[in-house]
Amino acid sequence: SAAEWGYTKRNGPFTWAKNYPTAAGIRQSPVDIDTALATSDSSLESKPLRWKYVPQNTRTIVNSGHGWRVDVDSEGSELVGGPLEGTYKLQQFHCHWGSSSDKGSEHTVDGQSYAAELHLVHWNSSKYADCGEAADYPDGLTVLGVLLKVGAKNPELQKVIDLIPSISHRGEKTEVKEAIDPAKMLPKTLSYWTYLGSLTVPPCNESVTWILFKEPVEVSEEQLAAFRSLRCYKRGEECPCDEVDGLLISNYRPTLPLGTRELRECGS
Ligand SMILES: CC[C@H](C)CCC(=O)Nc1ccc(S(N)(=O)=O)cc1
Ligand SMILES: [Zn+2]
Repeated sequence: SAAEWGYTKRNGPFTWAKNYPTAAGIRQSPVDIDTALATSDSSLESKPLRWKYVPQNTRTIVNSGHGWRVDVDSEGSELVGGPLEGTYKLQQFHCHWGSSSDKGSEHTVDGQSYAAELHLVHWNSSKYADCGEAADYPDGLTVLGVLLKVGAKNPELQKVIDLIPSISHRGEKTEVKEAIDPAKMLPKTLSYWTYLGSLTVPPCNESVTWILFKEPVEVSEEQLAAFRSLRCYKRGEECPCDEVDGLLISNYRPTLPLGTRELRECGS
């Protein structure tokens, strides 16, 4: 529908609050990470972040119209420790990028953008029955964010990129035959910043504990170009968005004020 949110002038981030009032809230994401504001926290250091993923549980990849998303079977996965109470399970992972590699990440660090940002979305399985329910509670979700910078080809992400031609249009989805290991897309050093925020797309629920790794991971220009080849409209329909022939060339939300929220860090 025309009212469908997106990333163009007509339906982009500055229009979202019209249909999704939470988007104008005080606990929104992404934010600029002002590293001088970050406080190191001994309680974070004492509970190392730990995760377990089951590569065989990656099920399908879909073109949501706002990007690609790999849906996984949450069973067998877990994320614990750091700022988290209880156990979180992996639900899906996806990415945000820009029309050129000088921008595209959602979080920025001391005002610097990266070429893209990978999000691993988890829900609190200690307290809630599923992701949808968890999304309605302040401690319901946790997203691991990985900053992507231009460099070497990323072999694990290449497994996603190989599937992009079969989900070129909105709504198309395909089975993920070759197991993709989300753990292999994480940086070597596990230092991170953490703060309380939101989903970065509508309905922008303020239910996310953000954990953003400090160390960027490399991805090649060709891989970023593949992301931008996705289309935001359905096959057979004309392009509703006024983006150049409906290519999803940019799908990141500009940063929102951190306000009075605490920004903590773990590791140097
Ligand atoms: C999990 C229940 C959820 C309502 C189902 C739909 C969903 O997953 N939305 C979603 C998840 C993560 C982000 S982000 N970009 O990582 O902040 C944005 C939107
Ligand atoms: Zn995201």
